[in-house]
Amino acid sequence: MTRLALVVDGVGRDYTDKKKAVTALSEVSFSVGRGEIVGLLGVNGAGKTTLLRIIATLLTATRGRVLVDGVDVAADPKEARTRLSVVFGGDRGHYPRLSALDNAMLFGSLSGMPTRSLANAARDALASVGLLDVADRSVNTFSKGMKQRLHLAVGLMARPALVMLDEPTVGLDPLETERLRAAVAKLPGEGIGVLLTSHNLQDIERLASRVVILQEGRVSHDLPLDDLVEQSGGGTTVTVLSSEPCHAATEATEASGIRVLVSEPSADESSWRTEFEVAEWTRDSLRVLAQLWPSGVIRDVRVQPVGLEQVFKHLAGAESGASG
Ligand SMILES: Nc1ncnc2c1ncn2[C@@H]1O[C@H](COP(=O)(O)OP(=O)(O)OP(=O)(O)O)[C@@H](O)[C@H]1O
Repeated sequence: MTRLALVVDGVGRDYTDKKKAVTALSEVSFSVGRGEIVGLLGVNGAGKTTLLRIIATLLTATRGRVLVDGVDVAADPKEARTRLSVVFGGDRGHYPRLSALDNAMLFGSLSGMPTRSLANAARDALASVGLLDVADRSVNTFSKGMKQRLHLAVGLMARPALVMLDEPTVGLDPLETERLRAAVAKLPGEGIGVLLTSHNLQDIERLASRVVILQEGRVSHDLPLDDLVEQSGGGTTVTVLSSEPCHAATEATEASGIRVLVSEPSADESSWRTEFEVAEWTRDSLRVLAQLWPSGVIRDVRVQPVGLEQVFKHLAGAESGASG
């Protein structure tokens, strides 16, 4: 049986703050398979940073255990570190005057890779993040996105079982974001497990097949992305742009499972924007919606399945409501 990239088993962590015990994590359990991308989500203070630091061997757990590729991070942190790469990103962490190839080779040699295989491994790693054609350019000529992909390439030099990515697309423009995502999307094909945290929920929506949500130090959800969306009400968001406001959202619309979410002038104020949540999209839905305006005033209709962003807002709202 292949080993899991990551097993988090009943992990708890207490801090002492002004002599009072603070429980940041209690009984956290989940796993990441090799070849799987798992998104880790949580509102601020839910315990993500604490958990990532424990997995990265930077902090010890008060209870429970963490295995990276079968190695217990507390019992053998040195060995565990050879099997995981943490990509926190940012502008720092490279030798700016060296080329991308030299940077990758240098970090490969620091991780104990034999000298004769360094150049080939570095070229492979750069190729997998789309930087092979600029391998000989010095890093201080790189854009932010290229540096971020170089971080990932360097992380791949040690052939890790687990890659942890924390906010990988922060500060990147849309094109660079897409390139970074494309590089991450390749990792499962190489048998690597990925734990991805990001406040950009589109990263998680686009890349992860499973989502683990931490709430107040516990795992509140651990399930495939599609199931999460479905469990939280599923549905479809419909946005209608019209030349006149929609006045007639009535009991009949509500009875058809259609709820008005937003009704306001559009950003450029040239039209009116109404957003609806449609519980179950049927042939009838469009007919019911169309009846809300006099003929000829609808300019555009956009239909979108409910995304992770809405689901997460819904869950986070429920949590803060519950905790007062
Ligand atoms: N060194 C510390 N001493 C005391 N309490 C701490 C310490 N570090 C974290 N905590 C507390 O533990 C809880 C979890 O913190 P953590 O930073 O892990 O959350 P997070 O989900 O990463 O939040 P954020 O997204 O804001 O970083 C919080 O209540 C926090 O106040």
